[in-house]
Amino acid sequence: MDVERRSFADKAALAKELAETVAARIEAAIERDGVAAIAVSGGSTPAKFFSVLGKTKTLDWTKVIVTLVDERWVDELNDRSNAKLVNEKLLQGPAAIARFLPLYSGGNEPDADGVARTNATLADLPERFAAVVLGMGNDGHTASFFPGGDTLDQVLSDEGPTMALRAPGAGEPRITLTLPRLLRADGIYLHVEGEEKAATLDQALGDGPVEDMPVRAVLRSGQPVTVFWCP
Ligand SMILES: O=C(O)[C@H](O)[C@@H](O)[C@H](O)[C@H](O)COP(=O)(O)O
Repeated sequence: MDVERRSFADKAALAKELAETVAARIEAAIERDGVAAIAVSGGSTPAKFFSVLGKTKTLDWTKVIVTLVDERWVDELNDRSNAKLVNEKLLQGPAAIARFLPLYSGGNEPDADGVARTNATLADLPERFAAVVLGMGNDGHTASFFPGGDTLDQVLSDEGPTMALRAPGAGEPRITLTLPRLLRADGIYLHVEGEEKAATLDQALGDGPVEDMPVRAVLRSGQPVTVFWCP
């Protein structure tokens, strides 16, 4: 395992440092490739980080592509939509001109056609992400790699770039970048806040099957992962 844990005094300090770290990755990728793509998580944790990153004036946002690591299969007006969160918090101010590639591609279910449509949208992504920012649930899921997910084995091994997954703990059906696609990244960051998640992370870093805590698939990938944590 190649996991570095960084702790911050509070959410503001964490958001600032994570935004600076991701911005540096974006800048380096633009310099190397002329374009930079990032994949970010939804949920409740990243709002502050999004606001800080989106205000970064020094980046050429016209060369930045933003997508999600996973999405609930709902349209972007729905309060559960991760695209809605990204639109409202990240793609504002300087970052408003970045290109956003959504994972939800219409309809009620992420059926084969829906996933094919999403995969076609993502064909514009560069080969590597400049940065992938993951979250983690207290059940040990990350992205939409949920314990008990009906396609868990495939999402952890398939090239994707996306696959649908349904799981008891997931609420609505999900679409997620697959693990192989997520791991093609210059920087992989796991953003977790609070004591409960610190304890979940301790457990995930210990022994036990990946299926019980699928975040282990990322932690054990051999790729460097940096954890950003605050109380
Ligand atoms: O769509 C989502 O729910 C996610 O992308 C998911 O993987 C999230 O990162 C974790 O569930 C943590 O969520 P919280 O930040 O809400 O605790």
